[in-house]
Amino acid sequence: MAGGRPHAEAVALEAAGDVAGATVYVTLEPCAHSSHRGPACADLLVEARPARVVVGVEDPDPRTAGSGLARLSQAGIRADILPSTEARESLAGYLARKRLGRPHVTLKLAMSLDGCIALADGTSQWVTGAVARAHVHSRRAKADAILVGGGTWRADAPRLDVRLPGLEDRSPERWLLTSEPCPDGFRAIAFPDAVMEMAEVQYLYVEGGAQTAASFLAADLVDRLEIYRAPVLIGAGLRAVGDIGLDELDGAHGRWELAEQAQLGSDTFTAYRRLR
Ligand SMILES: NC(=O)C1=CN([C@@H]2O[C@H](COP(=O)(O)OP(=O)(O)OC[C@H]3O[C@@H](n4cnc5c(N)ncnc54)[C@H](OP(=O)(O)O)[C@@H]3O)[C@@H](O)[C@H]2O)C=CC1
Ligand SMILES: Nc1c(N[C@@H]2O[C@H](COP(=O)(O)O)[C@@H](O)[C@H]2O)[nH]c(=O)[nH]c1=O
Repeated sequence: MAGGRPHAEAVALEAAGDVAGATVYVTLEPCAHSSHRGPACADLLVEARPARVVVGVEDPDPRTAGSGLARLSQAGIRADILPSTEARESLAGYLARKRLGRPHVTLKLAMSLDGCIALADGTSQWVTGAVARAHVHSRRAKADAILVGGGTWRADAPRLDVRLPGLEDRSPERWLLTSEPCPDGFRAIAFPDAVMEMAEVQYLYVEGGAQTAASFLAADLVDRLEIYRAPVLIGAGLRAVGDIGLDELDGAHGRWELAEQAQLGSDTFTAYRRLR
């Protein structure tokens, strides 16, 4: 559901009818603040009288943090946090905005077995196959904004839209990291301040190239890495990630954990989440 009101609790309680005595499961701690658009979700739940509310993630919003749960407990409703990776993942954009003050950033790279995203002359279409590229479009559809560097724009003149039947209207806003004049249909963005300022963006999808990937990684602005790997060798090509200023291996360990894996035609898809 899109942000704003009504919150999910209001909709779910309306749909469920009588929940007296039941156990209610929610991803995010029910909010404790009302707005002109509706009452606090904790108050709605108190009124609905479930026996128990199970929460996946405590709300980092200072208006709610802990007080949503407290309000339920005070009303005699058992309220527990059952930490859940799935709940956290489903709220990744909201949590990044609240905790880090910026969008949740996914860096996607489509590379060869030996870690190249293009030939040395810049040719990159295509490294991965049709199934993996369709998967990329499904990922684009989940983003609020998509970003590439000026080098990618000059090499590929990419469309960066969603071309999956039925999802065409889910194309994200297109942003370009460049000091050059911006082409029509794109918004120029300065690094890194503008990334932090994208107040209306919860999910940012960065599609390369190598220098842009390095800029985001060096600034520790990547929360999720999505790597598509094709069974091809390129050799002396363009390495997927430019210089990230790493000077000792110890600093490279313990930063990423496996989040998801899939086989997509002859290519593999592996996603990693940044440990913070
Ligand atoms: N296989 C794949 O997944 C992909 C392959 N590619 C390939 O990669 C190649 C392009 O990669 P690459 O040459 O590394 O270029 P990039 O696409 O990373 O663009 C580099 C440009 O982005 C801007 N930029 C990047 N970082 C910063 C920063 N920190 N501050 C300000 N501006 C910044 C600058 O733009 P400017 O110079 O305009 O000011 C810079 O010249 C192409 O061959 C393309 O086909 C690209 C994307 C994905
Ligand atoms: N070469 C390459 C990718 N390249 C990325 O896709 C962009 C092109 O998008 P579009 O114009 O919308 O089709 C291109 O500029 C680059 O960011 N992606 C992949 O999934 N696999 C690939 O092999």
